[in-house]
Amino acid sequence: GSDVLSSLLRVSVTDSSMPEPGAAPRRSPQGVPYSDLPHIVNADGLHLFCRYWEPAGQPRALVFIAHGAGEHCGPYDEMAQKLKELSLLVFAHDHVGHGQSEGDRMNIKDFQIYIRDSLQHIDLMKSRHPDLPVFIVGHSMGGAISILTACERPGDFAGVVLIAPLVQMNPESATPFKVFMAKLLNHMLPSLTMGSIESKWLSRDKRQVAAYDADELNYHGGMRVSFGMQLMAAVERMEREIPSISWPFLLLHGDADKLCDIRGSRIMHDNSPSTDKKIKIYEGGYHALHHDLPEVAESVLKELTTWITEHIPATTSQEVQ
Ligand SMILES: O=C1N[C@]2(CO1)C[C@H](C(=O)N1CCC(COc3ccc(F)cc3Cl)CC1)C2
Repeated sequence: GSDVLSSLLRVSVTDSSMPEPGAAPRRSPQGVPYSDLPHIVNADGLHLFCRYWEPAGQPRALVFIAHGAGEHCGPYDEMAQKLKELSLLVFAHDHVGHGQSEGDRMNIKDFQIYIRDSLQHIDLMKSRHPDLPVFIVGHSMGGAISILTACERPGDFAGVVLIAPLVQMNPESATPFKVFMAKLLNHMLPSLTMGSIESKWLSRDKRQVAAYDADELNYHGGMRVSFGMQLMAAVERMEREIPSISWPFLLLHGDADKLCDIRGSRIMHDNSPSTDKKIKIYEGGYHALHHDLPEVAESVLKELTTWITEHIPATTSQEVQ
């Protein structure tokens, strides 16, 4: 019918060609030369925009923040400032294809690229601060990146904080028929776009939804089938990894979350062998809890900062002093 035709017409041919080496200075998608921006260059030669929140004195721990699909690391500034005030050194980057980083908008050839780049940034910061414990904070798809990153280095992290992580798909969007169609379409038209993230489900705070909609560093286009397939593959990987999760984690999830089903967090909490795990459910909470109603956002910051500081191992030098 006409809707199939219209959806076919919406096919956007994506081209992630890379500029010739030795050409003009590499610029961010917003046109800023990377020589003027804090950045790292990933294993594929793509420039990733970075943010750092460094405390004045000697930092007590490193905290890596992994943002979610379609957003960037800017909206974590308030959270990062709070952690910096507690003498934690916070760092983050915009994942490939997001915000001020290079790469095809909200698309990825392999979800593993997000994990590989996160480990590259974490290893860089650990080389600068070799004795500090390392934490990861991840939201939504960034939660999936955090979980799979910690699974690759099970002994490396003092703790992982997950805010409404993507662990399981929303059952409405993952009916067998829809999954079958996504797989079929992925072979035929991987660049075909499905619906986009409905911002009204992000938060009950209308100002936060408006800020998200107005933020030009967010990707507001439709989700490509190929990207959805990568998310599904990440969900399947996590399902296999949960029985081996033994590192400390804190889960925060709203029970009115329509974007990432709370069942995923319950399954992770109930089925992981970790002996240091905590789940806190926010009644009525929407997806982006850290940007939900003020009392929820405040509670999330308090829970997260308290849990992290309680999980900083006491160093012998401190005990001696
Ligand atoms: O404050 C915030 N939070 C954000 C935006 O701004 C929400 C966004 C984020 O990461 N997700 C929300 C959407 C969800 C869709 O999931 C799928 C879709 C198709 C598919 F085939 C398989 C899956 Cl799993 C992925 C996770 C980050």
